[in-house]
Amino acid sequence: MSLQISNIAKLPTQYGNFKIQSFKENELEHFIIFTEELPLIPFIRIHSECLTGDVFKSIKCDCGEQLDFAMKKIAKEGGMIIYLRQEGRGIGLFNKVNAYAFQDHGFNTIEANEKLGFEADLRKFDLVPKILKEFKIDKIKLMTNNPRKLSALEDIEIVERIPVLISSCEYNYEYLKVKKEELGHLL
Ligand SMILES: Nc1nc2c(ncn2[C@@H]2O[C@H](COP(=O)(O)OP(=O)(O)OP(=O)(O)O)[C@@H](O)[C@H]2O)c(=O)[nH]1
Ligand SMILES: [Zn+2]
Repeated sequence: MSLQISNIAKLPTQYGNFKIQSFKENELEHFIIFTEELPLIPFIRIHSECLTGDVFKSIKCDCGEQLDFAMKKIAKEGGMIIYLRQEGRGIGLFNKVNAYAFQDHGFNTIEANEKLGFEADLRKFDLVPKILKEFKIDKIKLMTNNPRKLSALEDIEIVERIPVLISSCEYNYEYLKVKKEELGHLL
């Protein structure tokens, strides 16, 4: 794996001032945003790309609201968002749209992936410990409901898990139910 690391730049946002740095792994341009002050045990959000939710405010999933929640909390308390460009749990945007089309016909989020020949979740988190080590961070407060993220971070101690709970609505109800019942999310 080739990993290129960019310089660090300022990134003022509506929620507060952050800094940004990009980590280019082969063709995937991941990035982190982090606060100037990083506490000894910082709040960390590992967020996989969801263009529809994060940017276009889709309420079919909880991603956009989770990102908002994390940015607000981290701007206030200090920490880092690690934004991984593994859209659609790793199948990419084109395939996610096809999966959504299957969901429009009654298949759930896992079944739709499987209809397209993909496993439910193809994501990897091995870049995360590498990034944290760059910042000499070995203890974190992890903002997640996903048990896979809790067990994927080698050599990093998760001192506390902060739930990122988004209220359900008619459009995300089934999605959250499948996350809880079939993917084991702590909801
Ligand atoms: N294939 C597929 N991907 C989806 C669907 N809905 C959301 N996603 C993707 O699911 C991923 C969610 O990422 P995260 O919010 O970081 O993680 P999470 O697994 O929800 O766990 P949390 O840390 O608790 O939020 C993103 O890559 C989304 O694009 C879907 O219906 N199908
Ligand atoms: Zn989403």
